[in-house]
Amino acid sequence: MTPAARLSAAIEVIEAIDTQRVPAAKALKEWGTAHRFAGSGDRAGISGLVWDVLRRRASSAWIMDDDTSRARLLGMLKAERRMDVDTIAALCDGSGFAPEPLSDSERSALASRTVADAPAHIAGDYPEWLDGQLADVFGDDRVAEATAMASRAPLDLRVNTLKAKRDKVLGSLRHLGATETPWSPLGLRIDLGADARNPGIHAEEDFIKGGIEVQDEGSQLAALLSGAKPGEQVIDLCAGAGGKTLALAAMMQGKGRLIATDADKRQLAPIHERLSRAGIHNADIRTPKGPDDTLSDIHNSADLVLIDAPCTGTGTWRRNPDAKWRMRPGALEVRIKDQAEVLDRAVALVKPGGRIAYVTCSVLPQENRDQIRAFTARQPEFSVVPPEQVMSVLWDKAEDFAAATYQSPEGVLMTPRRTGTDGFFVSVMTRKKA
Ligand SMILES: C[S@@+](CC[C@H](N)C(=O)[O-])C[C@H]1O[C@@H](n2cnc3c(N)ncnc32)[C@H](O)[C@@H]1O
Repeated sequence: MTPAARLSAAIEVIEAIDTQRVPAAKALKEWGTAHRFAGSGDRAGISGLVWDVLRRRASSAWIMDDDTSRARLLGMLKAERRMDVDTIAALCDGSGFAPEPLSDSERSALASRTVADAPAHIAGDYPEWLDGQLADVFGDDRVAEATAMASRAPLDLRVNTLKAKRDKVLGSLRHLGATETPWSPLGLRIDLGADARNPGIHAEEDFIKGGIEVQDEGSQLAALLSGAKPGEQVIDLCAGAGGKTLALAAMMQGKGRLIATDADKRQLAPIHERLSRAGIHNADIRTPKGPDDTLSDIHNSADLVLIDAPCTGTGTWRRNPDAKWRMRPGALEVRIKDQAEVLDRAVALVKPGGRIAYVTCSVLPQENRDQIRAFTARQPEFSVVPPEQVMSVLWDKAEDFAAATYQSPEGVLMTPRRTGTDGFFVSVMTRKKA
């Protein structure tokens, strides 16, 4: 397919997403099934265009003063791909499978309109109802922060130190352009361009042998900031598929006891295979069975309870631009209730002098600061560990990392703009010694 034909295909997919209200991944898959002639490069190119339109949905429509699928694609080419009007016109010449030629009004919009005078939620491409919350946490920087949250994310890997060394893996993944991540001592990064194909990490020997896992650097750092140590008893209360469990196990170097559970047993399903591939032998997976408390035998015993809380995932918008536009206030309310519940559940598990590490992949203050304030008010036995002390686990990187993050008396916030990671909030709280 020509680059121009890919544009036409992307317009078709965006139209399907809008009119049939299907998730983007499904619409792309259906397009692929109906157009079997398209090669993997074409599919990757079309996916890249569609995801970029979703990332820039509001600003692209503003630039074009029109929110049709075609208008948003054209606006995105200017806003995201930085194409000038003549380059766009050369692609859209109506020949073969190319989009129709630009109209006079499209030309003029592409040549002159910008988001300089657009409201913050349009310029930053986020749902209007979240403007108050983003203003609360980022103030006048919210457009810049949200714009970074709308950018493309790299593929990050965590080297599993139980099985591999970062230097060695770096060498063996050079053919994929891997580099070291700036903050995590365990991280590798593969930057993906607009038309990048899936680098096929799951087929790499390092992956098959358990030497690497796919994990955003922010998620790696959230686990590191929990400060899990060899010999401790650690409970991963919202373990899900086990991303943090694997990171905690590596920090514990196979020493101590790691218990992982989740309210939803289906989320835990992949964890067994992942633990075995990673060579982890000190983890005990507690699958919930009915309403009984699966952790009743280990009350008051944990040195650390990690709560990788259910959240809105606003910090991962750059990986899920589709979800950003589907998010509704009702979903935020449900998450806030779940978070308070899981925080309260952790209280009975922590031993005196032990700690809770509360993590979200959200930047919203209601899920972060406000949750911690409400929790410490409900549970006065717990107090927040000062963020600089929490970040000291990063040793020589601690000072620069502290300067890059947002800090509050409640915790540390990473963002794509400030730390180049997904958005993650981490708060560590200790329980008074008896
Ligand atoms: C952010 S996800 C966990 C991701 C996982 N830790 C990882 O790193 O791959 C949040 C998890 O919390 C679980 N959850 C929700 N409410 C819970 C509760 N009250 N107690 C325990 N887990 C809960 C959800 O089922 C979901 O798997």
